[in-house]
Amino acid sequence: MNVKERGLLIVLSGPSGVGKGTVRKALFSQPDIQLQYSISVTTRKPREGEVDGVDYFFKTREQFEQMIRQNELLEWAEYVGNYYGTPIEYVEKTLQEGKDVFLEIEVQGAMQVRKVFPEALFIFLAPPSLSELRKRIEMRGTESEELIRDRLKAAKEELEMMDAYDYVVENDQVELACERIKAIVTAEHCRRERVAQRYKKMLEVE
Ligand SMILES: Nc1ncnc2c1ncn2[C@@H]1O[C@H](COP(=O)(O)OP(=O)(O)OP(=O)(O)O)[C@@H](O)[C@H]1O
Ligand SMILES: Nc1nc2c(ncn2[C@@H]2O[C@H](COP(=O)(O)O)[C@@H](O)[C@H]2O)c(=O)[nH]1
Repeated sequence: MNVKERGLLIVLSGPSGVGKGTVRKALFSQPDIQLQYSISVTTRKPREGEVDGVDYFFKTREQFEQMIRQNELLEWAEYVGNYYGTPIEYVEKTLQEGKDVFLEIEVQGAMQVRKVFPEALFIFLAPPSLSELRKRIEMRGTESEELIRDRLKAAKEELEMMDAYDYVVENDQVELACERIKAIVTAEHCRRERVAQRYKKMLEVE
């Protein structure tokens, strides 16, 4: 299978509370979207309403560390006291089938993915402002005061990494952020198609 036939790997990062999950769910609810979501593994406790195997695969630290040792993760990171990681088997299999895979992960993990899949598309979701970010994470009401403080501290470091991404999308309004991401993905598909056509023509000439 050549590079063109493989699916596209899309990585969405951004600080906690910016709206990654909200935007991803809105994106996936659109009928013209053909993306496969890679469910992550975490040692974080489930939030109310979160379902194992849907939102995350919830594991103990021992189970997670075993997955690391057995090279079952494409990337992993310790973020604000918990492990998070991407099972590699699902990503590889789905890309091989020619389907696009969508990862929603924090920045340390995204930088690891870049080393393995430099051809992936890296999108950073940015808040309109730090005060709006704080408001969103507080309004969500899923974290304690202390954890909100830790996540906001991590957010400042994450925001410094946005230049390392191919695109920065502002999440001022969910619908607009979705449209921007869709336009970026469509443009990337067109670019890959043009490269593949050029390569094909080159081979025909030889
Ligand atoms: N464009 C937006 N305008 C206003 N509120 C928003 C917007 N996008 C998301 N939110 C709200 O912000 C809160 C955080 O959103 P969400 O949980 O999707 O963030 P996240 O980036 O996935 O966070 P985490 O990384 O902590 O999982 C939610 O209450 C959500 O409804
Ligand atoms: N490096 C990875 N980061 C991940 C993964 N799955 C989710 N995340 C990110 O962790 C933080 C916190 O998530 P939360 O659900 O506890 O709010 C957030 O930035 C997620 O995007 C992963 O597999 N690898």
